Order: sequence, then C-alpha cells, then structure tokens
Amino acid sequence: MGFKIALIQLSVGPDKSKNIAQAVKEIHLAKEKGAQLVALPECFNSPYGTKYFDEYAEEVPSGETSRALSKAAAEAGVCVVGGTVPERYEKKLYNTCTVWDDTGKLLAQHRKMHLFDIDIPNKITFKESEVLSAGDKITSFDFLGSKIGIGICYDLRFPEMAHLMAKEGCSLLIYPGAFNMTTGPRHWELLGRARATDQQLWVALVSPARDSAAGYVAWGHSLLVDPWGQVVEQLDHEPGVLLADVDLKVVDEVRSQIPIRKQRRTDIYDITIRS
Ligand SMILES: NC(=O)CCC(=O)C(=O)O
Repeated sequence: MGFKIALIQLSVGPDKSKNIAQAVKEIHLAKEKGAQLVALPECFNSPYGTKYFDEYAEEVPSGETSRALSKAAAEAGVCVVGGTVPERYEKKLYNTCTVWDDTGKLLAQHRKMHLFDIDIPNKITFKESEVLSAGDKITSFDFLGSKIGIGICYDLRFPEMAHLMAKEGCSLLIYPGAFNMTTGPRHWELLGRARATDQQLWVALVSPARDSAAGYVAWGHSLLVDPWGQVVEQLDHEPGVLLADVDLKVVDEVRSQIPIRKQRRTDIYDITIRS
C-alpha cells in the first residue's frame, strides 16, 4: 500500500520552451527510475516574479505547458503534479497547479488560495496580489486508492487549509513552492514538518533549484516528510531529483497510536468550509 514519488527540483530560467522541455525530460527519467507520481516545482515555466507572470501566462488546459505535461504524462504513463504556471482565465491571472493522470487527462487544478504578500524590511518585499488573483477552492484528487491534496507555497503557512484537506481524506499533501533566502532557512522545513505532524500525513515540498543570479533566489531543499513529522529525504539547492517510497500504512499507524483526530473538542471548536 503505497507508491514511489519523484520530486523534481528543476533549474528554471527565462527561456520558457527550455523550462518545459527540461520538465518533460525529467518526467520520463523519473518514470524510468520507477516513479508512479512525479511532482514539479512552483512556477517552473517562468522566472518567479510579478513582472513575469503576464508574459508567461497561458490558459489551462489549452496552453503550451498544459499540452506538454498532458503529453508527457500519457507517453511516460505516469501521474504528473505539474508544479505551477501563471494561468490566464477571464482576464485574471492565477498561480495554478495542474494534475495529469497517466493517460494525460486533467485530474485536478488548484489555484493558489493564499497570495504571497510579505514585507520584511531590508530582506524581502513581495506582493503577488499586485498581479495575481487568489483561488477559492480546496483541491484533492484520487491516486491509487489514496487521496492527495494540493497547496501552493504560501498556502503551506495555513494549517486550516491542510486540516481541511486531511478532513477530505488526504494521506499526502503536495506543495510546489519557492521559498526564498530569508524565509527558506527559517520556515521551509519547519512548516513541512508542522503540517505533517499536525495532520498526521505525508508532506512533499517541491522547489525550483537555486539560481543566485535570479531576481528572486529560491531556497531549494525539496523534501519529503513522513506522518511522524520526520524528514525522509531532502535535497540541497542544486538541480536534482528526490525519489522515495510513500508508505500509506504509516498514516494509519500514526493516527491510531496518537488519536488526536478523535480527541478534537469539536463540541467547542471546528474548522469548516464556508460555501
Ligand atoms: N512563492 C511563495 O509563495 C513564497 C512563500 C514564501 O517564501 C514564504 O516565506 O511563505
């Protein structure tokens, strides 16, 4: 009960076609190494920055990147969590993750719900909301008898969202993300471990590789955390692939041995989706 996952820490540059071609190549290589699920990083077809989103944006599923991911998933015969791309929809832009099954069919589409607007003086100021709109839906999909939830980068900071995905039955949460050189060393691993521990499930964080010459320098360090909150494996900041087994039995093991899910005081508090 489980599957092999590959987290692809891609090197991303300004050449969109090259970024896509590199992703397609890595999807095939991961499949050859036995991966059943391949996940790409946030903003993998474009440099990460508000000035780039409009230029690199495409429609889902008709755009160049969607078509390439669908084809790669079908040809390799593997499920692809397609990182994120700037998506154009009805004159708005979103930061969007698409998921493709092993026949190339679009299984799920998640629009980043929490936009990355922060201001840390003399370190980093970023305002996604200057150009992006926020999504408004929790997203999960079925995979080999399990349910997988999707969040995007800053979404990782919101335990309520992870809680709702766990409540929907997810055993694994995948977050394509690109933390930076200020928040990355402080919070990236901590938040991944926190979400895994508080929801008692697997968490995968997938970053682009670091490019120190880029306007926004990604922290890298893609990682997989088990439901005990332990880091199973973590990359450094170079391009690379993390290939590991996701054992779903561990989810049941932790949840039965530390039964916080049954011990919540829902007579006093609750987290629900407002419709
Ligand atoms: N792309 C993002 O959402 C970055 C989030 C981030 O760096 C953080 O600290 O949160």
